[in-house]
Amino acid sequence: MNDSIISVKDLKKSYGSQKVLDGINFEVERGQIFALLGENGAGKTTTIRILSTLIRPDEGIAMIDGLDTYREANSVKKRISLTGQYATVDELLTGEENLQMMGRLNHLNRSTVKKRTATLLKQFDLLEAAKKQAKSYSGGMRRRLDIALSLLANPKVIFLDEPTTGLDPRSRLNMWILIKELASNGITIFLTTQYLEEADQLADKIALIHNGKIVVEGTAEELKRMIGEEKLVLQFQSEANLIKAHNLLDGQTDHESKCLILTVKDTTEDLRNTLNTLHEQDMMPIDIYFRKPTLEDVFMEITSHKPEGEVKYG
Ligand SMILES: Nc1ncnc2c1ncn2[C@@H]1O[C@H](COP(=O)(O)OP(=O)(O)OP(=O)(O)O)[C@@H](O)[C@H]1O
Repeated sequence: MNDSIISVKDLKKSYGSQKVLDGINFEVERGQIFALLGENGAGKTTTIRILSTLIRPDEGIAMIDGLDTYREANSVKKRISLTGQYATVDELLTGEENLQMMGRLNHLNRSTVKKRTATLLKQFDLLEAAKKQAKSYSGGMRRRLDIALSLLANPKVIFLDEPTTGLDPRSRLNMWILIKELASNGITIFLTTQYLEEADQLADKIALIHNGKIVVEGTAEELKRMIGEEKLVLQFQSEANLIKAHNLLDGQTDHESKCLILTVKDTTEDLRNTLNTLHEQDMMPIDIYFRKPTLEDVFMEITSHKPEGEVKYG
């Protein structure tokens, strides 16, 4: 049953005295969309760089398709593609020429390049722009061309490091559709993103890296279940009241919306107790509602509250 294409065991990497990866472990199954999440500087890009053979780990093993990413780097390179930062897009060439050039770099024969270029231009909605220089492309078009280029050599695994950062909402939605299509064609997607909703929408499996370790791992639903059934949201008029309420009731604060977010078990009982406590202090919220937990709640709870090691695997 278990058909892992990526397997990471006790991976460690430090820069000087800074331990970035302190023994991380995870598996990704063939055809899955896997999202690695973590705060800025948590070690996501470092993990991708090890998996894509760009740097070597200090300890541990990273395998792709049964091959060691360090010892068998050349064979691994043939099975993967790394996108992002438009490193592969030549601004002065047209979209079509970019694809043709990448085909030649990958030693594909002329007729294969022609066929693959036509298919990819269509699949990535770049037919109209095919004969225009890439420097005239919008952010979304460049991102699509970048991914199309990475697919020319038929990789088994593609690494998407923040594929929708900087895209407008419509382009982001289009990119999500594209990523799902790639996965449904059997390509394994390794994704990092700063948008938790993106991981929620796309990922079959999510892992959260914190303090150099994978602290939780599972489907979006499993992760959300770990932190309770319902959230009670209390919105306050002023920052001062939000802080006062936080001191009284604990929970997570969202300072932008002046909301206090509480995890509740018995909804009616919790609501009554909460309102009584606030009433006694004469500081009623301006809005109150229940909502389901989000990945953001999971992220906040784990990265801001719990000491290292307190959260168990999902
Ligand atoms: N070549 C390097 N030399 C020294 N320190 C490095 C190097 N590469 C990364 N780091 C440090 O390692 C830590 C992890 O970086 P990494 O880029 O993996 O984080 P990340 O999770 O991808 O963050 P972000 O979301 O900001 O991209 C950071 O503190 C970074 O400054």
